[in-house]
Amino acid sequence: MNIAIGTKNPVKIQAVKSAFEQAQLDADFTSYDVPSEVSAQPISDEETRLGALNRARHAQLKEHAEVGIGLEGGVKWIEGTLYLCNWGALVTAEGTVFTAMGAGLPLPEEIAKGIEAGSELGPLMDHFTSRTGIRHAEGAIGVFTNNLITRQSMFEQIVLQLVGQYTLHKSVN
Ligand SMILES: O=P(O)(O)OP(=O)(O)OP(=O)(O)OC[C@H]1O[C@@H](n2cnc3c(O)ncnc32)[C@H](O)[C@@H]1O
Ligand SMILES: [Mg+2]
Repeated sequence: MNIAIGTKNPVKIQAVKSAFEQAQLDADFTSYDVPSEVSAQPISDEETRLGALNRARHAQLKEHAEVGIGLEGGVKWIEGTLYLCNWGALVTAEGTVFTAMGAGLPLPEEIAKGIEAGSELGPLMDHFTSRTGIRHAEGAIGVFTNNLITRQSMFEQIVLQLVGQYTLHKSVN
């Protein structure tokens, strides 16, 4: 099976590979830097989900792969509190679409203020932790779960939801 992934972020790529391994599916992977066609910092479930879907569509088209996968990280407001939100999409060559959402927890007020001021979560997390490249490492979810859930394991859960829906669909169609 030929899987095209719409990112060059190694954490997301590893999450996809690991989920296919867990599902015991043999697959070849290619990855492309594709446009999400949403803002660099999505600020709602709808926008984050659309970013994932656009990435999946672009990746699938790149090489007419059997499956395209897109993963997108964003944030959303709930009753005045800013939460992490994460989405994934799987698109088949026939155009069937599967989507899934992942873990989300509240972010500190300092981060929320930065987002309101127009900053992106990546640099804000680096500033918050006095480190660089958090988004390529454990991610905000790792920092705020004391590393019990990492950005990779969080995206893995999303991809498992996608692959599960996809294989179920294939088995009944
Ligand atoms: O290369 P791509 O695939 O674009 O990977 P990315 O790390 O930029 O991830 P997203 O575009 O999906 O994330 C959208 C924005 O939110 C940031 N972000 C999302 N989740 C994050 C996390 O867990 N930790 C740090 N930054 C995060 C990220 O830096 C972007 O500004
Ligand atoms: Mg990005």
